[in-house]
Amino acid sequence: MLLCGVFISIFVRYNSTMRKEILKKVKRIVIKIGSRVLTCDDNGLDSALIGGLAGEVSHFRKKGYEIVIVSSGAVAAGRKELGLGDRPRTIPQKQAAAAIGQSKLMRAYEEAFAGHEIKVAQLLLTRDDLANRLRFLNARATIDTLLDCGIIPIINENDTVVVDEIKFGDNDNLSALVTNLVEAQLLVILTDIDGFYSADPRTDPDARLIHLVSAITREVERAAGGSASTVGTGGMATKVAAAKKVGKSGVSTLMINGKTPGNLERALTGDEVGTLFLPADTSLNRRKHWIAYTLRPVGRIIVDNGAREVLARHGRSLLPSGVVRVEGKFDRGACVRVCGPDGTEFARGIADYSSREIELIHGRKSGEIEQILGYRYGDDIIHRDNLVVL
Ligand SMILES: Nc1ncnc2c1ncn2[C@@H]1O[C@H](COP(=O)(O)OP(=O)(O)O)[C@@H](O)[C@H]1O
Ligand SMILES: N[C@@H](CCC(=O)OP(=O)(O)O)C(=O)O
Repeated sequence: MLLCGVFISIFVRYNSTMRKEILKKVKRIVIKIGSRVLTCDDNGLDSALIGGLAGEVSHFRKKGYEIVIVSSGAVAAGRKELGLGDRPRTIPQKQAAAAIGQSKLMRAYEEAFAGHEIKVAQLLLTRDDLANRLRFLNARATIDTLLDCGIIPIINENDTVVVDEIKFGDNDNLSALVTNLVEAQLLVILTDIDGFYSADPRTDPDARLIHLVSAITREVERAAGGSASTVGTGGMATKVAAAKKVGKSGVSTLMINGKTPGNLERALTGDEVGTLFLPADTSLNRRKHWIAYTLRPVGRIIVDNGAREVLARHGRSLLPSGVVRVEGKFDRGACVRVCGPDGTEFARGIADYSSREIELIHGRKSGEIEQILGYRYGDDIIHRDNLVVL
């Protein structure tokens, strides 16, 4: 028992030292705030809580940190106004609620930050905006300019126009993609629970709070369940997925309870609150991260075992000779899934040839491409610079 206590206290100290080391290298932070954090029991926005958070964010902003907020809460803030009872059910109802709630949400932030003489700006994004490289770079330039002017960008999904195909899905995912977009060094996820538990504490009384997740393994993913909330969409599973995505570009994630006053400030000074997810050992550059997680794959290329081996283990380009077949219709430049002979996706990349062209050249030598097509773009179906092993 005593030994266990000693071990815990050494671990807490180690964890806290590590947090401080990570925080030392942080200048730009993305803070994601969930719907359940921002709303009170009667489901309106909790302006006292937003006021408190604005105070904590302003404190760090004035210390020189650059802060980007990804905020949920539009649907929750607007649904009462629609008079539809506890929850908008159809997609148009949700979109109508978001249209009402988004302006309420921004007004609440504007008022809260005005008290600290800080201005805010609204950005509403769809997945298509970030999947298009030019719009991605434009969004980044806008955010950089706002940050240079000391303004806090507040980002949400453009709920009123999105349909499933162009949806980020949830704001946990959006916050991970924004972290990559703005090249932040830390993602902080504020939710309504103290961090990541060994199981959902709402259903499992034995669930333990885990302060440090050094690798996002299958067990970690299995422990993360969905949301019980009527206003949120993600649950813990999407938060863990977000931590995994940013971890692939070397960024840590802190998940803390956003309902507890002062928690954000404590977490950003290195106290052991919530859960710290460490990044993966291998880190993708930003462009590869964008290919792997922001682009929407539109087709599949099935490769043989030899090609799978050289792509996955040796980082080579995909040549026509290793391709067994192509599925789906896509143009040159499309993002595609690369799958092994059993159909399991193991990589993603940008194809240098269209599906129609790949149908003609698969299984052949690169030297034969010109003879078969009458032209050639290069030797590879996917060049290694455009290929990411997942
Ligand atoms: N392993 C877990 N640890 C912590 N919370 C979990 C876990 N599995 C599921 N959950 C649930 O996830 C919820 C948080 O997600 P969600 O309701 O989407 O919040 P938010 O609005 O902040 O995005 C928690 O309230 C909890 O019930
Ligand atoms: N864009 C939606 C939020 C969707 C969402 O992911 O919510 P949450 O799980 O609370 O982060 C809104 O503003 O209501």
